[in-house]
Amino acid sequence: MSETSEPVIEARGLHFRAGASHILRGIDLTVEHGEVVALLGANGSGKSTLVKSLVGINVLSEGTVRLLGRPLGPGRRGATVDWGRIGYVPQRAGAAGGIPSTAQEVVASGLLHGRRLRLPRGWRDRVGAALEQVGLADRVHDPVHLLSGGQQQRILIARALVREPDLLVLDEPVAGVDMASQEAFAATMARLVDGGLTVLVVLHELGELEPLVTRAVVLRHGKVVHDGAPPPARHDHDRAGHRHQHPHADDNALDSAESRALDLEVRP
Ligand SMILES: Nc1ncnc2c1ncn2[C@@H]1O[C@H](COP(=O)(O)OP(=O)(O)OP(=O)(O)O)[C@@H](O)[C@H]1O
Repeated sequence: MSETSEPVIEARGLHFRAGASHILRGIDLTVEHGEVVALLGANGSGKSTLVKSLVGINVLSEGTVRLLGRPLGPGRRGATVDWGRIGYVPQRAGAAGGIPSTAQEVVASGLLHGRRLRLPRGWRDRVGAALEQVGLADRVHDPVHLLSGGQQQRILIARALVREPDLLVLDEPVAGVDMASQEAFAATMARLVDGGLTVLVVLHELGELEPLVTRAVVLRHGKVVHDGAPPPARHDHDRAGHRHQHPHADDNALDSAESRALDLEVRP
């Protein structure tokens, strides 16, 4: 848990341009300690671009980001983000990357960051514990490229968890992961959130994480169009008594998550 009372994420006026495309168009986002914020929106709305910008993979065209009270990029006195306290799970990249590393090696790489180029004492136990959390403790010495896509995704989650982070940023962490593993992942998240973890997670459906999500931020064409209560679960939306009132004029442009989030705004 962080000692600072500053927000865990404080992003102001973010713009990201790539060539002629203006992808993030003025995003403000604040995430406080202990929040679990779901980032929702249609395909191409800018969710991955936003999280990559927040963790420093994309270089912003404009705007400022502070993570755990430190500025992204060199601060005035050289203070920069403490990456050892932040875990990031990229969108379905596969964990193998063509290199025949073992599960243990890939997860251990999560303990290296910034200037830390040596594994800390007790790293094997920490890696074992992280693999246990994603249900892959028995695959510790297996080459990652021989694991299934869903198992590789769980390896990436373990690589983020092994840092015992204060902030976890996840980009569709359970896409392609079977239901039993999604439930196990949600249970692990619930335990960590109880312990004070803050989470920003890109999702298409709240799914098993729904009970944990405290707030939803919906993007559309690179702007925030909703920041507040999470959308109701699908079973609620589909209930016979539910009045389905949101405008349908351009429904084709909305995915189900965005549509349900917007539904909140017209609910009495
Ligand atoms: N570096 C880049 N160069 C050019 N275009 C980019 C770049 N990064 C992202 N884009 C474009 O920006 C738009 C937003 O992409 P992004 O991956 O952020 O969407 P998303 O909301 O995460 O979508 P999905 O739900 O499909 O994962 C897309 O049209 C994408 O092609």
